[in-house]
Amino acid sequence: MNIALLGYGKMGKTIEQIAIKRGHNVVLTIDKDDKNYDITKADVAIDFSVPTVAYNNISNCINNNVPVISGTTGWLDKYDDAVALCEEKKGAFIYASNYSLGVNIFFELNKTLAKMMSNLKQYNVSMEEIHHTQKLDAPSGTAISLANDIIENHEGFTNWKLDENGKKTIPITAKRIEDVPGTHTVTYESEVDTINIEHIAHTRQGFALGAVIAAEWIAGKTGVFTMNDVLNIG
Ligand SMILES: NC(=O)C1=CN([C@@H]2O[C@H](COP(=O)(O)OP(=O)(O)OC[C@H]3O[C@@H](n4cnc5c(N)ncnc54)[C@H](OP(=O)(O)O)[C@@H]3O)[C@@H](O)[C@H]2O)C=CC1
Ligand SMILES: O=C(O)C1=N[C@H](C(=O)O)C[C@H](O)C1
Repeated sequence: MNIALLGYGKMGKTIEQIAIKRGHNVVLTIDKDDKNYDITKADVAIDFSVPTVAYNNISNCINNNVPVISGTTGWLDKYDDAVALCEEKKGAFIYASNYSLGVNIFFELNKTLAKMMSNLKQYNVSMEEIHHTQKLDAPSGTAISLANDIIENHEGFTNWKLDENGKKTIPITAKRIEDVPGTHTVTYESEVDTINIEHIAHTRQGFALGAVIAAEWIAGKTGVFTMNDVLNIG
């Protein structure tokens, strides 16, 4: 496949290595100053850029009939617009806050645990995410997905907040530490004990491999999909 990389930073470069190893061609690498490029050279585009440009990158692909995989976080106020555009243009689009197989298994574990804890009022839930110091958004997209999945599956919680407690609120703490690829911990705590579930990414390879697998999967399809469709889990 001919792949365009929209965003050629830490993730873009890791994705390039994996895509080439899997026999693909990287035909475009786009960064901040690249403006008048021809996206139609690509069979599929993979966007790992910055929150302020993700929607423009995605809509440009959809408008030019190029399937697009987006992993950029922090732009979800525009997600419904991207879905509507994709449906209108009969395009192909996937957004995932986290493309790694391990985190997608962790998402399922988190939903199951939330259902199990739903009637156990003695447990409070909280969440911590740790990432490298260059990360622009907080909390992470993955932490937001985890919190929304708890809200959907647990009667006791209706919202999440960064660094804030509240009766029906899931408090999320975001820590920034040099070189950490991504760690997410969900904690249920009662007076007598603590239950933690945790995912620790050791490198960015898992995120990048998942994004390339999603790009391979979407070829020839039309619609808005999730990683559950790609991995056939959930
Ligand atoms: N869903 C997932 O599995 C994962 C998601 N992410 C997310 O992916 C995004 C990128 O992460 P990461 O690679 O670590 O970040 P980087 O900062 O290393 O890379 C982002 C790149 O986007 C570039 N960029 C800026 N403006 C544009 C533009 N208009 N068009 C295209 N590219 C542009 C930046 O260029 P410049 O430096 O010149 O500004 C930079 O090279 C983040 O939102 C992060 O949260 C990260 C890992 C996994
Ligand atoms: O910025 C990152 O690095 C990461 N961002 C994603 C997120 O916000 O959840 C995924 C992963 O944790 C790495």
